[in-house]
Amino acid sequence: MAPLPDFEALRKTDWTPFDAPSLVGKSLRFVSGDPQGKRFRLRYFRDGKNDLVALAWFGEETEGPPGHAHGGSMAAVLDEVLGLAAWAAGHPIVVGNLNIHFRKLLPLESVAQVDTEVVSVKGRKVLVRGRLTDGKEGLYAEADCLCIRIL
Ligand SMILES: CCCCCCCCCC(=O)SCCNC(=O)CCNC(=O)[C@H](O)C(C)(C)COP(=O)(O)OP(=O)(O)OC[C@H]1O[C@@H](n2cnc3c(N)ncnc32)[C@H](O)[C@@H]1OP(=O)(O)O
Repeated sequence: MAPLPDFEALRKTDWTPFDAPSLVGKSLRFVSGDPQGKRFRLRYFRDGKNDLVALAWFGEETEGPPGHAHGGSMAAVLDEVLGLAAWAAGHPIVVGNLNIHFRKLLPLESVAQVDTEVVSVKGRKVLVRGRLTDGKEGLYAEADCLCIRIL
């Protein structure tokens, strides 16, 4: 059994916890709904710029390439986090298009960081950009997420 991820040690001092269920209810069960689960464990925050940021632990059940996360598991995390970033910025949306570049293998049993930024809002289209990193220089994936307002 791998040691539990120490999210608090990774949390930056200017981040404040973000209560996703209070915003979108149970819509996030697929990825972040089991904070003690064997697959994903996520914690949400707002960073010093008020952008949504997530710490995401990838458990051994997310395996794709040996010892590393499946691309679909990274896509699932990016889908949820970037879609939620639009909601957190006041845009009720679903994801219409998610374009991901996988840059580096993500080791299992590690905590990655997802930084988000709402880069444009044009009519019903909200473009959110995200980076999945090791919290330092290591870039695992980057994504553009086109969200479409539904309300
Ligand atoms: C509810 C809680 C959410 C919690 C946080 C989110 C995390 C989860 C994120 C997800 O996983 S959401 C689930 C995955 N997404 C879907 O299943 C979406 C399925 N697709 C749809 O429901 C509809 O296709 C959609 C609402 C996205 C668009 O249909 P509409 O009929 O409302 O839009 P329309 O076709 O009129 O297009 C409106 C504009 O968006 C553009 N557009 C729509 N879909 C697009 C697309 N897929 N790609 C690119 N552009 C798209 C379209 O070109 C157009 O641009 P213009 O205004 O400039 O003409």
